[in-house]
Amino acid sequence: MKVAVLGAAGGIGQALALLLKNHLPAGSELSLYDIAPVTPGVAADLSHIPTPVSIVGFSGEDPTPALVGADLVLISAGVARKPGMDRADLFNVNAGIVKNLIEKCAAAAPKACIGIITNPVNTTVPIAAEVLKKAGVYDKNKLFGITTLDVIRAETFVAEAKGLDVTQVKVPVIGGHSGVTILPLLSQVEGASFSDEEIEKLTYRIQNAGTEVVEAKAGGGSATLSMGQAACRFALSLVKAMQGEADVVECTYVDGGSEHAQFFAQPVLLGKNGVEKVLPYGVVSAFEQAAMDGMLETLKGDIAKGVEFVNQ
Ligand SMILES: NC(=O)c1ccc[n+]([C@@H]2O[C@H](COP(=O)([O-])OP(=O)(O)OC[C@H]3O[C@@H](n4cnc5c(N)ncnc54)[C@H](O)[C@@H]3O)[C@@H](O)[C@H]2O)c1
Ligand SMILES: O=C(O)C[C@H](O)C(=O)O
Repeated sequence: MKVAVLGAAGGIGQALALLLKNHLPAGSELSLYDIAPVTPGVAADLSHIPTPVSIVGFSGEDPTPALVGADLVLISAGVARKPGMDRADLFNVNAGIVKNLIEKCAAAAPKACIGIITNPVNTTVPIAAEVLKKAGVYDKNKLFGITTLDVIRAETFVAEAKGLDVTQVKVPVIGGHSGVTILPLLSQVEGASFSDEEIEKLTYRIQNAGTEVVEAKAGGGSATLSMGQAACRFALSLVKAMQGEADVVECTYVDGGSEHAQFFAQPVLLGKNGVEKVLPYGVVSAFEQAAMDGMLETLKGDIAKGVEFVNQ
């Protein structure tokens, strides 16, 4: 299994590369790419860790050498938020970066699964889909927006609030990855019940947790370490499923035939070829239904912006 990380010299990229070097199955190859010239050095540094995962790093304008033969490509290349910005403010820079990188993926690794971290995820994933369609290699089962950070935040905050064992808490998070489009299904948490006030507060905190980190970092970027962990969790789940393990489910933002929007995050059964089956997200509470109804215009607008960007 060859995993390529594009944006590998960044805050997320380095954390993710470290985790993957330590946790990918034996025999995996890790391929790092970033425009930053330090990237071969990041790979050299990680190569001294004694795990059975080989690692190589590339820099420069062309990611192709990193992509050839990749089974899974994870993309965190791009700029991050500063205080006062929304994720949508990153569109002007990151849309072009994702478009260019996906064009290279389409040529060098047309059959790879692709996981997109770069914000605004609600829009960069549709951009990737349109680029892959233009190149004639789009497989909707192989393109994922990585929303796992919302899931791990929800698990952490619920466990804290309810005094639960955080390793046992499961919270599906559906919709998209920004503000009101992030919808944690707290009504489905097993072994916990919440007052209306708790639901409102927890939902708000999960939706705004990215901003919490952006403000705490005070101009030094957004979540990198928790995102590295989240992307590693998602990547390891996908790798396990691609290698034949059954019953691997993660919430992720996919082109999965949702009745709500072309791209929608919900639980997905992963398999050898990416999405095996998009699973129903089950029964939602009245609060969650209202939140869902309230997010759709924003989410659909975010998706349309990405489609338009590629086809303008
Ligand atoms: N999906 C999520 O939940 C989530 C969570 C956190 C951050 N993010 C997003 O991830 C992205 C990266 O965040 P970060 O904190 O790692 O930023 P960072 O600035 O630390 O790293 C970004 C890296 O991308 C590289 N880069 C820029 N243009 C490139 C290109 N054309 N090709 C290759 N590499 C390129 C830079 O050199 C840099 O090393 C941001 O857009 C951020 O908003 C998403
Ligand atoms: O908030 C951000 O800008 C980064 C990321 O999307 C996050 O949720 O932490």
